[in-house]
Amino acid sequence: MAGKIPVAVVSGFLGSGKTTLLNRYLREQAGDASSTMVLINEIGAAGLDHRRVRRLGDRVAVLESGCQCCAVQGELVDALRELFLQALRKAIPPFSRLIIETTGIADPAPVRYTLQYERFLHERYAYAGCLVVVDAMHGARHLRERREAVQQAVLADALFLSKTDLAGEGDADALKSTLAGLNPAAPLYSSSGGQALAGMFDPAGAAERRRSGRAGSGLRFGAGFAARKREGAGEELGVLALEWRSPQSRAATTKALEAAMAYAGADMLRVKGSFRFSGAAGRWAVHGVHRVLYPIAPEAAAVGGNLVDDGGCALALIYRRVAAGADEALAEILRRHLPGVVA
Ligand SMILES: Nc1nc2c(ncn2[C@@H]2O[C@H](COP(=O)(O)OP(=O)(O)OP(=O)(O)O)[C@@H](O)[C@H]2O)c(=O)[nH]1
Repeated sequence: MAGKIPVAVVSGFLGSGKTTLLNRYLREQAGDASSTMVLINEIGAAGLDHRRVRRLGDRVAVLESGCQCCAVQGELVDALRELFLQALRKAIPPFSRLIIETTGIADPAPVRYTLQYERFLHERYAYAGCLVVVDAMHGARHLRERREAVQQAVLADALFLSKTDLAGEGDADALKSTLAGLNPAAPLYSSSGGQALAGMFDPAGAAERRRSGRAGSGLRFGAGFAARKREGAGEELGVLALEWRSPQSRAATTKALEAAMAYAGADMLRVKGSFRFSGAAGRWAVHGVHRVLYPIAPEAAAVGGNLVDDGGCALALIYRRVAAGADEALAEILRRHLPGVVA
């Protein structure tokens, strides 16, 4: 297995169509799919079976965990280590891509973090992003009623709308615009789900996701920020999105983001950026959730190298607008630390 193995997370509400999408990917990718390993994370079955990783054939394994946080912190580490070693020992065929299918994961950042900072895993795997499946029939209701569905949509790197054949066109369009409002930076696919998933492993696809995210967001800081209200629910989400072309000071960026996250605290749902820094080559991925700013890492590593660099930089903050004036306060924090970016 040459190079790091890219790992994509497929998440989405119960019954949203994750397994169907995976099967489609495995069929469509034919040759390529033969080198994909799928790890299904089942929550709630731990304790019944001490063998945590159960194999369902050469290409699919099931990890049974007590809960998602345990899975991320310990059991997932063990499972990924075990799969790698099994392939090395030729107990299973070698694999060059890994997909983790999981129900109910609201925040993929700990998976990214685990792959970056657990030494064994870091040397062997690289996080490639999270694709969230949204059910075109029931997705609108999930978004209205279930906070974790909103969080999934907000934190996705890409979104796939399933069951469009079952939903009315008007309903699907309304859901698409709700999703675009919640996560302007994530491309939304409603057909060719297999390709959407394959794109998670494609470095050019990552650049395209960044580009389409910026183009699709319609948000420019110069023109003011956009704060969006989620339809049909009491909770308001703010989205602050910026793009620029000049490299930034890494120290100033870190200070700006730490200050913004300290201000919003648990209401900061996501900080996500793609930066170039003065005096440093390459592009840098910036990720944070709530008060935690994850260590800034080269972006190429996240997609296994050969990143297509279009030269632009982008930053998005997604937060709950709990306090009046939160939008202005965050804008002011960024303006103070990053005067070159924020007018
Ligand atoms: N008509 C139609 N049915 C679909 C589509 N996608 C999924 N389904 C059906 O929806 C049901 C649930 O799909 P799954 O793929 O099992 O959903 P899942 O997200 O893996 O489910 P859990 O793992 O239980 O969370 C199945 O009966 C699928 O056949 C679609 O695009 N069109």
